Amino acid sequence: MSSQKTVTVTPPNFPLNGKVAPPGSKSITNRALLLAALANGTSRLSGALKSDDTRHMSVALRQMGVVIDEPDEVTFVVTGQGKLQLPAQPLFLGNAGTAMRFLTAAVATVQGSVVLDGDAYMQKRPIGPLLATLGQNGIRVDSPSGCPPVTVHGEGRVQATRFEIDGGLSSQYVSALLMLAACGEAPIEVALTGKDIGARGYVDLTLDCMRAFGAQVEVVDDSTWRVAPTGYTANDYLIEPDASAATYLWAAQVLTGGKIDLGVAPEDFTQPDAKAQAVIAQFPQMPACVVGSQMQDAIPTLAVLAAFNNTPVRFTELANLRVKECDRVQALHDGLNEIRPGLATIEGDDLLVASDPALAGTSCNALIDTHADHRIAMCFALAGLKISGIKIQDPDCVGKTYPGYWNALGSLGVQLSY
Ligand SMILES: O=C(O)C1=C[C@@H](OP(=O)(O)O)[C@@H](O)[C@H](O)C1
Ligand SMILES: C=C(OP(=O)(O)O)C(=O)O
Repeated sequence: MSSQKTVTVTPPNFPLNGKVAPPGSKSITNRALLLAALANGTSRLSGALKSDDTRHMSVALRQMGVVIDEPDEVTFVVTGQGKLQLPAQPLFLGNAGTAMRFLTAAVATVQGSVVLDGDAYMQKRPIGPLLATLGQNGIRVDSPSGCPPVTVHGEGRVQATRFEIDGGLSSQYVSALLMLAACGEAPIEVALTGKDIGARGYVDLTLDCMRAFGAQVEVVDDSTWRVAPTGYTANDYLIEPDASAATYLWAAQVLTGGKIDLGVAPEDFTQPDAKAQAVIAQFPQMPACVVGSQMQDAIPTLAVLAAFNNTPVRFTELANLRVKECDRVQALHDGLNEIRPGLATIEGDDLLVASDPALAGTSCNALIDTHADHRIAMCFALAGLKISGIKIQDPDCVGKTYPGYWNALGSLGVQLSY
């Protein structure tokens, strides 16, 4: 649960200039860890993220017999045996959505019953659609609430030929099944039911990573993939920096009129959140409407930035943000209104931010409830670059994906008081 600790950001009265390299991508690190673990042989993953989410994944894989060495701050050396072993204890995955969803599918390859659990926040994050698909394919699963804890009763082999999945609530279900599909006994088709998936870019990320570890995936049509039963091949793999982490730095740059060298160009990212850079670059003339579904983890950054824009911004297609680490639509609304009543309103699943450039240079007495959500903490720190008196609860929650966040701001000269 949230700690009592807080951090107060003192607005710098100078542009933020300097060099800050964002950490490795959480999404890619957790995919690569899993695929390397399923391979037979040793893979060296460099440029990786070391954070709560990747620790949960790596500890769980070690519990299943995978040898993982960490020679330095950005490298995992993973030695898999081509098969995960039955863990002696339940897997505890904190609030790491990728670890929970990807492993729930992957442990179907294990012979025996595997329990996957998370923290109190994770126990509210739905996983029912993924479980239903596994169940329909003869993989017995128990989860009384439709959220973790989950028990998967694997039989050591996956005999499915087609996984049908509604990825409307989370693209992670689709990614989880695609990664499992290469471990089948015959080719497996993965087909989307339902309207569409939110961030399709995360599925593309999964396909890229699978192919890098030897998978053969054929795109049948817009919503169907056929995955050959190749298993995975060990590989040395370079992980790109985290695009969601980069959004805070891009926003800090435009908010303060500075120049932060991230060491990577926006167009070099393959992750969906990199699209946010084009929106950030338009500040203080951000567009009147921003669609959230294709870059959902960047929405907190954009919503706080919008408060300082010249004109209001409506964020649409945010339903999926309500089932993240917390209900982010509500948390953003509440935090913005804590800064200035009326700054944000919710209409259905849309968030309207009533921009007010005059906020810059003012002071307030706002205590931001992060709900232990790293992105809520990181995005409201951006407001603290322009307004004094912004106090953020539980600053350590950034450890989920960006443990070095406060140090990064400090290295740019931002004063932080704990
Ligand atoms: O596949 C991934 O790596 C992710 C997919 C997205 O989740 P949903 O698919 O649940 O929206 C994103 O929000 C999450 O941080 C990472
Ligand atoms: C939603 C997030 O994480 P996950 O779903 O992987 O827990 C996030 O990092 O913003």
